[in-house]
Amino acid sequence: MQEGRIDSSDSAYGSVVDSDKCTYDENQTQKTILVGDSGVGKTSLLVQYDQGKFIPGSFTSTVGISFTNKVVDVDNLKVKLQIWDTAGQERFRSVTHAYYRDAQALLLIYDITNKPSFDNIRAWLTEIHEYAQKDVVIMLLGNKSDMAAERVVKTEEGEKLAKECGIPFMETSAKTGVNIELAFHAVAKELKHRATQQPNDPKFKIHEYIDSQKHKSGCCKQA
Ligand SMILES: Nc1nc2c(ncn2[C@@H]2O[C@H](COP(=O)(O)OP(=O)(O)OP(=O)(O)O)[C@@H](O)[C@H]2O)c(=O)[nH]1
Repeated sequence: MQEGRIDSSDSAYGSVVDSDKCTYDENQTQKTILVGDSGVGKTSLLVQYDQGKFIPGSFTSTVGISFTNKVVDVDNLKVKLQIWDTAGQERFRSVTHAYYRDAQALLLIYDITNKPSFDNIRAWLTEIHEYAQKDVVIMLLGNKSDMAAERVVKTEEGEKLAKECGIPFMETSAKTGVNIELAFHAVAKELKHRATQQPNDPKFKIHEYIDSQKHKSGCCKQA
């Protein structure tokens, strides 16, 4: 794991395929940004994915932005995700917008126990469409799926919104770890396919991949 903060100078995001040799550059970072309202669990998701742990208790809001590097094995290739944890608070919004432009992927997160965080997803998508690249990979995550008793956003509501917006969706728990690996793996797989796709190759379908993996792991049962 490697971590960095806002002053990171890593901003070279070009093609990851050498078009002459058709080789994949495993050192190329794929910038992936976690966005969503304050308190939805962005930092907790990243800590769970990176360190396999959940720190319960007091909630300290992220200030600014920081990143963690993770290498994901996809079909015998290494995909280097540089995962940026942003501050959900409104006052940091202009800082995080500046980072959208170079992002290859955005994980858009709401909290299933917090209706406003779900209602704000459309506003987040408007911002993403305004500031990010047109072909950025976007995934919707409904976090805190372990908190069944406090749930106020139904799974079907998340599915419906994601379908309307044409983006993949799953529910996660930073506490139990459910679907966290799958979310990042699916993003890495999509990015790897985009980078290595040859004209006659079958297109990778991220929605179908997620559905097949969810069914394998029985993900949708409440934790
Ligand atoms: N039960 C449960 N609690 C969670 C989960 N994810 C996060 N939390 C709790 O929710 C609170 C907020 O989590 P954070 O990860 O700090 O939220 P954030 O989105 O990074 O917040 P900002 O930094 O303000 O944008 C903390 O108290 C976490 O312990 C989860 O999946 N399940």
